[in-house]
Order: sequence, then structure tokens, then C-alpha cells
Amino acid sequence: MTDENHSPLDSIWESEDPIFANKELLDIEHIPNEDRIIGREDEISSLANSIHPAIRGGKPRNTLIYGKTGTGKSLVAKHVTQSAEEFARDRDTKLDRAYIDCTQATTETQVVITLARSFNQPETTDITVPLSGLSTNAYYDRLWNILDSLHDVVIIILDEVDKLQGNNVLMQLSRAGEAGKLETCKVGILAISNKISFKDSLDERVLSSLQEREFIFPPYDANQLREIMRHREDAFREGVLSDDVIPLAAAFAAQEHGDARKALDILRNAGELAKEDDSDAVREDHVRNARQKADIDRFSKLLQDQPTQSKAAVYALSLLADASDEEEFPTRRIYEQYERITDSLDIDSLSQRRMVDRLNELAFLDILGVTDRVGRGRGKGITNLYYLLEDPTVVQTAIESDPRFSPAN
Ligand SMILES: Nc1ncnc2c1ncn2[C@@H]1O[C@H](COP(=O)(O)OP(=O)(O)OP(=O)(O)O)[C@@H](O)[C@H]1O
Repeated sequence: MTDENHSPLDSIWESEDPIFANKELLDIEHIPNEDRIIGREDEISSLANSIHPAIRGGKPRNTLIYGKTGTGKSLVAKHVTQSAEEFARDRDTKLDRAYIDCTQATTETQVVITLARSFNQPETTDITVPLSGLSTNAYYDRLWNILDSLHDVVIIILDEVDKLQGNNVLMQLSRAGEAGKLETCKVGILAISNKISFKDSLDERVLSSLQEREFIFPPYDANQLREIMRHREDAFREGVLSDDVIPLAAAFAAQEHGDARKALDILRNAGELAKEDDSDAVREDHVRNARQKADIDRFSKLLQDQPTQSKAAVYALSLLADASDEEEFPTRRIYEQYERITDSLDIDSLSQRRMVDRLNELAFLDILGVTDRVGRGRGKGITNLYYLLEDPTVVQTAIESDPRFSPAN
């Protein structure tokens, strides 16, 4: 072979990743197999018992699952339903399942379309489900027809169910059998939420149909977080993880509230930082920097679709939090700071009322926190107090990545 056959890129193509051997094991979407799921034996068997009748075509019990972020709710729900589907297949039960992320499909129609398309096999049913153009009722009719013609039983996972607009879709799905919409197919719902207060927003009839079983997933402790990470250690090349990396990442994630997603994010980011440094090992300082990077990434993602006005309101709150020992601030003080920001950015200011609407939307999306309304002295009416859920530096770095807010402006 002559030199002409060599490209300068060859050395890049030939090189191997010095840090990761199987990086996908640390991807958030990755569903680990059973031996990598740690500390959720009780939750797995409780949920399995709850949907057990489905294996023989009976109606699974509708189940509500609560717990803070990263406590394995989605993972356990996906794992148990996948296992049920496989077991049922061997017993000739036509069991199918669908997973809906209610932050993506928030309206009743979007949910029904997604379900109908997910359960349909158009070549068998001859039913089409267009992405738009039909009334919500027409979509429901197609969904019921699809279910009765193809499946004995279906399990629907509604993740982040508190983000759904209105109760109607929950009502329809949880009572489809009783209401005579379905002739043969049985439907079970697994509704997942981070908010226990979600129940307060439900119509009593919907709540009683949905809540046939209810589980709360507790946070992980540092030992469990360590084990979860140890069971993904093979994401890295042998010997590149220094001994203190996993314990430190576990300690950071345990400080939050025992969030496994946070732990795995920190571990993945620490590996990426080590790679960027051309380091041959992942060390403690990579973990420390990764922690902040993971917080900023998460927060930037939450903010990415927010309008500038809403970002200005969060920014105002972060400047207040940075400059004082207090944590919670009334709307009046946030508004004063907000006006200073909109002035300096040369953008229109919303009225205080409209800004408060934005703050409340942000609180609903868990971008910031709001305390219950409190009386502020006699005759002063009541006001909300808002607080950050993240460190002010994290909030500011995330917002300043939007060029409009960068300090140079
Ligand atoms: N017990 C566990 N064993 C192994 N990995 C876990 C465990 N619990 C969670 N994880 C991992 O942590 C990440 C977050 O888990 P999951 O999405 O199930 O959390 P969640 O409780 O549904 O959080 P959210 O409410 O934010 O959706 C996933 O990558 C998952 O694989």
C-alpha cells in the first residue's frame, strides 16, 4: 500500500475511545436489564402483582406511582410491562403496551392519537390514524376499534401525568370498559407523577378509577446510588475510573434527594470532561466539575423553550437570591428587579400581573418554586413567595448561555 492510500483522518478513525467502552449504558434513554436494576425489588413485585391479571387477558389494576425525579418510576414501569408482554406472548394472550410522555403529548387529542397509532397495525385493521384532521371523538372511535380488533389487553403508561391538560382523557381511558366503549379489550393505566398534590386536581370519579393501587417510590440512599453506578461501571474502559469517583458522585446525588438520574449524569459528564482534558483517568475534580455541568445542562433544557420574558423573571429571582441571605421573595421585589433587567436588555416589560402569571407557569413546570399563599399583614392581602430550586450560579449560567442575557450585552 502506498502513502496515497492513507488519509490524515485514518488515525482518528482508527483511534479508540480512551475513556468509554460502552457509553450508551449511561444514556438516560437506556433501559438497563434486570440485573442492573438495584434496590427496587419490592416495587417491581408490587407492580407486577398489580398488573398480574393481564397475563391471562384480565383487567390490570389501574395504578398510580409517585416519587421524586430519578427514583426509578419510569424504569420500573417499563421493565415490568415489558416482562409482562413477553410472558403473555408465550401464553397466547395478546397483550400490548404503550408509553406516553405527557410532557410531549399534553392535550387529550394528542394522547388519543399517540395511543391509536401505537396500538394500531394498519395492515390488519385497515384503520388509518392520521396525525391531524379528525375530531377528538373520531380518534377515540378509532382507538376503541383498534383495541377490540387487535388486543386482549393493553397497558398504558402515562408518565408525568400531572402535565396533562384536563381530566377527560383519564376519565375516558380508565372507564372505557364500564362505559361500554370496549367490547372485549381490557385497559390498565399506570399513571406516574412527581407530584403527590396531583390527586387534588382530579375529579373524584377519575381518582377512584385510577387509584385502584398506589405506590410511592422512596429516594435512594448513597449506598444504593453507589451500587447503581457500580452496575454500569463497564460503560468505562477497565481501570480508568479512580476509586473515589463513584462514591463522590453518589454523595452528590444523595445530597439532592437520592436521584439516580443525577448520579448517572454526573458519571457520564465526568467521563466526558476527562476525555476533553486528554486525561487517561476520570478523577475527583472531573466529578466536581461534572456536577455543576449536569445541573446547568438540566436547567438549560428546562428553560430552552421559555420566552425571553419568562427567562427575565427567573433571572430577576436569581439575582435577588444571590444578593441576599433570604431564599423566598414576594412578587413586588421580583417585579422591581425584573423591570431593571428588561430595561437593560431593552425589551418590553410585562405588567406585574402578567409577570406573575409567568412565574406561576414556571412553578408548574418545576423551573422555580412557590410557597402557599401567605397573609402579609393585616389589610395587605395575600401574596405568593417564589424561590429557586437550583443554585443561583447554575440558574445564571444557564440563562446567560442565551446571547441576549450574556453579561457582555
Ligand atoms: N434502581 C435503579 N437501578 C438502576 N438504574 C436506575 C434505578 N433507578 C433509576 N435508574 C436510572 O436512573 C435514570 C432515571 O430513572 P427514571 O427515569 O426511572 O426515574 P423517574 O423516577 O421516572 O424520574 P422522572 O420522574 O424524572 O421521570 C434512568 O437512567 C434509570 O435507568
